[in-house]
Amino acid sequence: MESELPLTDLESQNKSVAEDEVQSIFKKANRQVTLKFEDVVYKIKIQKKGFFNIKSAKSAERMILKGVTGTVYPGEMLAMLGPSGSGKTTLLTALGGRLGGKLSGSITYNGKPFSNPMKRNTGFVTQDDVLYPHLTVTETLVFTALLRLPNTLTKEQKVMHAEAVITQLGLTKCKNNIIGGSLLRGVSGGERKRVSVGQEMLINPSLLFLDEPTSGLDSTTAQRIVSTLWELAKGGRTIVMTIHQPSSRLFYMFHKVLLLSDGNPLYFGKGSEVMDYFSSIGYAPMVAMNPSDFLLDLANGVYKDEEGEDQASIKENLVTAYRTSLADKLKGEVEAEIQFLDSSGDGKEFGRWSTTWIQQFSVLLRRGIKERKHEAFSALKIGQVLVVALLAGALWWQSSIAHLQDQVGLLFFYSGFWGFFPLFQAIFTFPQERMMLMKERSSGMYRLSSYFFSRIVGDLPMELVLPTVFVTITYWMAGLKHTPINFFHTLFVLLYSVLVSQGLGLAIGALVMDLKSATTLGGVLMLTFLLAGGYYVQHVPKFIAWIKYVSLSHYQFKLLLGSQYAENDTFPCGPPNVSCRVGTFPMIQMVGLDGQLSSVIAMLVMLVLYRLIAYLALMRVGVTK
Ligand SMILES: Nc1ncnc2c1ncn2[C@@H]1O[C@H](COP(=O)(O)OP(=O)(O)OP(=O)(O)O)[C@@H](O)[C@H]1O
Repeated sequence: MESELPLTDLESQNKSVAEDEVQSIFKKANRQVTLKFEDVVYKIKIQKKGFFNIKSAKSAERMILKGVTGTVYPGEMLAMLGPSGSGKTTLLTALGGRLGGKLSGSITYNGKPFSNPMKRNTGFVTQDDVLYPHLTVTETLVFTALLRLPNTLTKEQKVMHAEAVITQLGLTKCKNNIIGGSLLRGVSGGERKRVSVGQEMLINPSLLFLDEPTSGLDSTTAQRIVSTLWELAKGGRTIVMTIHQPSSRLFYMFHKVLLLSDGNPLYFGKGSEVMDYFSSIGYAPMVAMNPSDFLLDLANGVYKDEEGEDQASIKENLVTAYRTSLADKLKGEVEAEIQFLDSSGDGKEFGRWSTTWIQQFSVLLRRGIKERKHEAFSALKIGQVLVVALLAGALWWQSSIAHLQDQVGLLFFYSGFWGFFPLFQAIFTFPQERMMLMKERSSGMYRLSSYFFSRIVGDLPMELVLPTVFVTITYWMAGLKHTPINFFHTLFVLLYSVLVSQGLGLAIGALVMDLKSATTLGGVLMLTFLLAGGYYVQHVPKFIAWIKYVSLSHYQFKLLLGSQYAENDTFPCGPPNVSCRVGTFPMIQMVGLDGQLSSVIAMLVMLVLYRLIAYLALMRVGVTK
């Protein structure tokens, strides 16, 4: 599918400049980083579940990594091999500075612990490609460039970098195609993977981590990706990746190999020497075979020659051999001083962020609007509101104050519909973006606050346009007070309450982060608020009467009544020519027309509080695994 480029002047950029950019980005790393790790141990607590799936206080510990040691120098590419569940991703995440929890041992980058400047100099490509499906390849990379590249570059230069990455990764053919997703046809799996790699290459990282960059790809595409990575390593970068059964062609491209089995290292060293090592400890391959197949067999405890030897004892032998023949040598290497320390980039030149708050906000806002325009202007959503508006307008057609109960019912319907609708729209916001937020926040791409405000502002137009259309239709059809003042009063009350309800949805979504649970919780809460709103039950027992004070619907309903009626308005009641004061009508009396200002204040508190809760809940996302 074709789509427009985000910046129309892209095409007009000078080609020779683009070629220069390719040179400058890929030939040399900004600075070189030696990665050392020693005795890395990672444990997790497994909580046992009791009745009804409730976590019990008892917990057991499981060791995922059992003392892994190694050194990777600039210019080297390390491949981590091992059976599924052997701890490769966990180690990669730990080395990439993204693993929280019980991690012991030491991991250093040029002799120093992981730091924010190092984070910004590190690329991390996760196994699953986390990309926006409706953006094109170019849009994806340009927005990433605008967010991640420092302000020492102009906007045009940032765009040039994105273009250069597209050329280098061979994505030119599909640069205007959308990424696509599970239900949306877009670029191919290999192209998608290259876009993910490209996002990390944009920052010209000194360290690049990749989790199974070739999984699910044909061998030619896999070869192309690894060759590109090899080129990057040649430019002085340190590259670490996990990989499942590489072909022998790929295997010999890796400078170093780490073999893991149940969290134990079985080999760390040059790829070219691995077969000699295992032969030297009595495990030579019987027939000529792909080295990675042989290594995976060993890591699974499978070695055909040793009849009678069970898998557990083969693994044990290999672990013991590693400890006696390799461990000390590797530790010696880790502990040796780094001869050449490129200290030019110790981070002083890097601020905490590469771009200003306002830049982040504006790029995120533009990106969000592009990604979600199909959703915001979905015909279904607009159709839904229009149908309900016309139906309500017809049902309450030209109702008069003589039928006060009907009019009050319409106002309560306003508060119900516009309590639920924005809440359920907003609930989806953060759970849907969770993976993206984790990925981008982990690489220090932007502040949480700039993201948060861009999301809130980006959703506003549609949030406000729909209720405005709704009120405009129903208000005049239903014959509510025919004065512009009353109309605008009703409209503003409704828009105000939409913002509060949206905030509640955002808070629930961010707190629960699971769509099913969040929608259930949202439904229960809103229903409680509606029941306590003062329309359905008038004689509420004292012990539960307090509930209306936390109910959005209660304040919403009170303000809507206030937008239509004053205490001394009258309506025909009982025999002809007898009028009663509106304030004495039971439903209005119950809620009361007084306390309009305090309702506005109560809703203001909710407006701020719900968003604050959402923000605080989001702070948990995206720092560790
Ligand atoms: N947070 C966690 N909670 C529970 N188990 C975990 C956690 N993290 C890792 N594990 C377990 O640790 C083991 C190693 O996981 P890891 O993802 O590192 O393996 P892997 O070698 O990358 O596997 P694969 O090749 O299948 O991706 C697995 O058994 C996994 O279930």
